[in-house]
Amino acid sequence: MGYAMALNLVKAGYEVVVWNRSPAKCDALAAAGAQVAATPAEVVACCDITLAMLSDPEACLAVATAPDGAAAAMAPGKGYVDVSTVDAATAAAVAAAVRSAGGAYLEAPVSGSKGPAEQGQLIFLSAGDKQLFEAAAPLLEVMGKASFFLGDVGAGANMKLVVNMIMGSMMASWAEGLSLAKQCGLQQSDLVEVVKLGAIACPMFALKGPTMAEGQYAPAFPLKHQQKDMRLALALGDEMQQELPLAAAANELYKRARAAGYSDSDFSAVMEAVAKKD
Ligand SMILES: NC(=O)C1=CN([C@@H]2O[C@H](COP(=O)(O)OP(=O)(O)OC[C@H]3O[C@@H](n4cnc5c(N)ncnc54)[C@H](OP(=O)(O)O)[C@@H]3O)[C@@H](O)[C@H]2O)C=CC1
Ligand SMILES: O=CC(=O)O
Repeated sequence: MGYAMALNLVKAGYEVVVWNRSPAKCDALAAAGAQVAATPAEVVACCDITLAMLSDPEACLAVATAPDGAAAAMAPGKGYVDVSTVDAATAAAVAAAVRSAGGAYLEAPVSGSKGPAEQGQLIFLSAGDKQLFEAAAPLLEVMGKASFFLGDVGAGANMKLVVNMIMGSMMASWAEGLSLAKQCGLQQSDLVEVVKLGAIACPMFALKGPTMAEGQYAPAFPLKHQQKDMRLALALGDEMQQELPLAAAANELYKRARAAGYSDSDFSAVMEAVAKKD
């Protein structure tokens, strides 16, 4: 995700400085014109606005707060926009680290996968410092098709978790439907066509159905990240005393798929947790 988003900024003519824990992954961006930094702090030192796209809460905290992390070089006039999918507590901890160094903080997790990231069609779910949201708007416009400002720190994280909890349950349900169709002798391709025409038509079903029917799960949204989002959404449900029985059941399927070795496959590989073995 970070690669596609940074590449779009380079193509739009911005001076982009990149850092990644595994440095080789910066090579293609360097070839496209980006400058490569040695640490997150070096990125922040060079830039007015720093974007972070990282896997999970642990990664976000590490990159923000390590001795050579982003907060170490934060200063008044600089902004930190964390576009990773994390929980509100992590967003608050990163915001505190950035703000205590005088910087501004915006969380802006994205809805939309690898394709929308490449096409500049992401949806940003932002919260935090409104002035930074406004300052970063031209960048978000390059990378996305819509940007929401949802309020104080945590609101963007919570919105993203609600959205991805729904998506995870829908994908698990779609996997069950495709599997049941096959077991009763129906063509899965017919199910895809029928659903496409009716009231439960859904771009995700149309996009993923044909590849799921073939047992192909080339990663766009890695299954380990979907399971992380289910886990974080369920924790949010506990905190809010909101029952989430469907999401809890779906989470067990994602955990089963992870245990079966599908962590780095696309999240549609949840199919393997429900498909009856021949
Ligand atoms: N893929 C998708 O379709 C979408 C993903 N998201 C969310 O975006 C985020 C990124 O997703 P995606 O790009 O697919 O994930 P990837 O797993 O491809 O990339 C994760 C990135 O995090 C880095 N990272 C992980 N742990 C650490 C750490 N401890 N310290 C420093 N860097 C670390 C990785 O570095 P390294 O290269 O060294 O491993 C890598 O750059 C996730 O939160 C995900 O839920 C949101 C919308 C869509
Ligand atoms: O977080 C994943 C997505 O597709 O959105």
